Amino acid sequence: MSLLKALHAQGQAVWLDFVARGFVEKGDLARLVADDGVRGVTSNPAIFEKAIGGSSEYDDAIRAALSDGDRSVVDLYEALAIADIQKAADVLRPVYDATGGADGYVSLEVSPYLALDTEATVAEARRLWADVARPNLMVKVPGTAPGVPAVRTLIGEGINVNVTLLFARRVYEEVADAYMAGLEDLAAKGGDVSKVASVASFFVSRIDSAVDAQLEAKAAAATDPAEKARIEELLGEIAIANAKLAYRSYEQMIVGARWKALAAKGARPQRLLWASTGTKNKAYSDVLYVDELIGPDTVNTVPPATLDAFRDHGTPAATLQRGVDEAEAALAALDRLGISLDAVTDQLVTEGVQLFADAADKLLGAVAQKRAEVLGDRINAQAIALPRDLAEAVAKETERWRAGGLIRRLWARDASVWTGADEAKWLGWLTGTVEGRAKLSDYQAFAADVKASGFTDVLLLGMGGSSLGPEVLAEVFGPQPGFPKLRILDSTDPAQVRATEAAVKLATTLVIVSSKSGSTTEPNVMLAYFFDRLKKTVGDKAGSHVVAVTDPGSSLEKVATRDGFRKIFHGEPTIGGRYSVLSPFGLVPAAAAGIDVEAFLDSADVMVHACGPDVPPAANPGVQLGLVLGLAAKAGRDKMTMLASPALADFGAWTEQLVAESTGKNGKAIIPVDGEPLGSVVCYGKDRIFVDLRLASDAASPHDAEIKALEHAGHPVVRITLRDRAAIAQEFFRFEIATAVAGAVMGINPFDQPDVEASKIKTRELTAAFEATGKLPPETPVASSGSFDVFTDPKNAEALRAAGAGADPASWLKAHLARVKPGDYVALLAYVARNPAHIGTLQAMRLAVRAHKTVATCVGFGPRFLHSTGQAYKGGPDTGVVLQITADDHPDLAIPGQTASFGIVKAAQARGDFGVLSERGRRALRIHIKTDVGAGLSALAAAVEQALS
Ligand SMILES: O=C(CO)[C@@H](O)[C@H](O)[C@H](O)[C@H](O)COP(=O)(O)O
Ligand SMILES: O=C[C@H](O)COP(=O)(O)O
Repeated sequence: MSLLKALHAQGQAVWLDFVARGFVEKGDLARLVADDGVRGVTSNPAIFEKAIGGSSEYDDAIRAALSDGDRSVVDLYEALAIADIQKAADVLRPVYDATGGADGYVSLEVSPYLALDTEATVAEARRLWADVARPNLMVKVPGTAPGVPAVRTLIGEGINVNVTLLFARRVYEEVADAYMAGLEDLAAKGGDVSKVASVASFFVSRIDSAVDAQLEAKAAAATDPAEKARIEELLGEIAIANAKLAYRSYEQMIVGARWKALAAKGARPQRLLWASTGTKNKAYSDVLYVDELIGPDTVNTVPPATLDAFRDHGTPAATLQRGVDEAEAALAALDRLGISLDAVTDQLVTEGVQLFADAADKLLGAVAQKRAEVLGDRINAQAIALPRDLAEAVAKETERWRAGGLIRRLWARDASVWTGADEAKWLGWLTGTVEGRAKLSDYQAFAADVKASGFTDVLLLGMGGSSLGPEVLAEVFGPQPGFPKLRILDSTDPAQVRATEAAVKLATTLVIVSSKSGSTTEPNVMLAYFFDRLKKTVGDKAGSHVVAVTDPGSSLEKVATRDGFRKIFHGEPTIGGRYSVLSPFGLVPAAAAGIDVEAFLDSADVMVHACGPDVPPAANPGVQLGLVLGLAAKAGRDKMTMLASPALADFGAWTEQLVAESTGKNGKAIIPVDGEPLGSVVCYGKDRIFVDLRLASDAASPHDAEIKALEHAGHPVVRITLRDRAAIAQEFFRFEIATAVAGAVMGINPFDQPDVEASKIKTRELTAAFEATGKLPPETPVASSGSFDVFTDPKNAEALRAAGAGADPASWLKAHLARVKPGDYVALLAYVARNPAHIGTLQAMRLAVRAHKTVATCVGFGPRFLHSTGQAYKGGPDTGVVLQITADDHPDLAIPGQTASFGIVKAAQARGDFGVLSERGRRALRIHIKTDVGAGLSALAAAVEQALS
């Protein structure tokens, strides 16, 4: 007979502390059950980590699970673990049946991340119990302070529990009490207590490892040989002594009246299960923690090597009830030496939780890796090349994020990840795709309605978060067959408003007015204008040509109701504008333009899953990107330079807002540099980080050599590859997570925009003055020519005069640009129509600046950039050198129902913005074009070139 079977004769059940797919499937477990009388199985995160992470046994199952769609990493893991546990439970089912439920159990542990959360532990245990759906399952719950009440609740519901991570007898006694209380609860509800089983897993060898280390230190310090010998006598004794005394507690409990009352109802005792019984110290017998702990009504769960060793040379004699007095004496001696067993066991619980969390991190990281491999190009690739210093900083921060569970805390909406302000209120975007799916049929019905109604154009009026995402969708997806063409208007420039009007057929245009707050000036004046035009074109049907997207209860909603808009879609108040593209603010225009919303959400979810709370930082692409961006910024590489395949070029403008508005505050910022043509290494200072977004079909881009050269020159480079345009959906989420993470690294609140407000206030003051007086407050140029007036504030004027600025605008430009130094950026902020000709001239201007100054250059069109990069220019570090460009609007354009025209609103916006820059002491100069705008811009470009040379 197997020596292991002989243990059973002593009243002890041997369980196996191991599980793995092949091991169960190939019949190895069944053989141990048959040949060695193994009567149960335990698993834990470390065991699954070895099984799943350390082998390719599960790869086919992962492939199969992903064949019909994507799944989150934790779902994938759980499906694998649950299948293994079910299979093992089925192998042990005959033991369970034959023993009438006394034995034949398999344990599955709740997530170690929940070890300190009673409610979450209970909820997860219930879910696992239901999902595994085997009567011989034991759900493992840690015996932490929050775990103990969970034990009572679960037992009270008739769920079998293995209470794990027990080291201290005091805690074991609390657990035994919780078990009895749970049974009492169950009985009180009329439940059958005989159907519930539990074990209390008392960890053994880890105690010796911890105590022996202290004993050895004391022995080494002892000068008296007798004292030294007394200390050494305790080596390898304490864990077993502690276990024996725990067993004595069990024996006392079992004879008490309380237990007897439960036993009379058929309750089974909660057996002590010896865990951590593999020998760690090679100097000890490899069966030490089996031989010494054999006694009635106990379980020993042993790892395979210990099982083999005991089968070979174990001694199946009753030992547990022997030497109890000596055990007491050993513990007393330990105490006299000043070693606190309580302190050791407390520490072991903390470490035990952390060790299982570490194992879970490793395990989930491995599953994430396998998922990514199976998904192949279904998930956009991200390759990060960093100089050594930055790579080391990222590795260190990655570990800090892992050990601190920071990505889980981020997803749990814990504001302390950032500044502890109101961040938790702004994290609705994390689950935006879930809500999107819930409303999928609304979007689909809306798309069908738009299609059936024969609209030729969809014109979206909105700013910043309400316009930049839809613009990416319009440009990247392009027109969809059978659907109207989506256009965006995010300007108060009269020429641009007119050009947009001319580009659409109003009679067949659907206007989407998007404003979260409903109170933003631009969408309101644009709506006033187009609603008036619609009324003139389609009369009473104007309302049926307009759809509003706005937060519930906004003033825009009231207007929409009053004017009988075709539809009102509500935004989610916990999603800020720049994080809203995967919410109705992106999905409504997407649906109207015929983009398949379901496919769009599916694609986005691939990245949502990849960046989930369950994906450890090292394997989490959003976290990695965020750490890189945040740490690069902290190290002075704060100019995030966006490069993109032509088809994806518009994504940069969306990223600009997200990153600049989120991180640009409190004197800190990641300054996005979008649309700056790629140059050779000599064009760049040491303040850059490059992000290259490209379509797989552009893999052999002519830019490759330049990008490689940048990498070799020590610039950080992030390469992101999309298999097709539709995969852009993933990038929205990747960058949202990355921005949130970068904000945490930088110690700012990435969800507010304090400095945007400041210029809005100034603009309102100016427009109020206009309403009252019929003109904007007068201003005096510091210099003038036939083509330009130059304006600035007194402080800038003084500095520039001191640097040589005189009567001629060119001298002001020269003095202003002479202030640019390495590490600065130059922002060309033009309040003119955003059209190809103007873009071309501004691009030439920025390239001249870069060529002469080797600094980053930004181009923004007002008022659009005010809702985007404007936050960082005002709230970020004082490294910006701003050239504001304004022009007279000939002809201007009236806003129906208002005194101020579009031109006046725009002028007030420019002056409001400049006022805040001045207040913040920024280097800012305004050039006002007095001639035709296009010609004036070209003349300015020439003047800039000259000022630089
Ligand atoms: O199920 C249990 C205990 O309930 C076991 O799997 C338990 O977790 C293991 O015995 C221990 O984690 C192993 O500990 P160790 O050998 O790594 O010290
Ligand atoms: O990014 C947001 C813009 O400032 C526009 O805000 P809104 O959607 O409330 O109009």
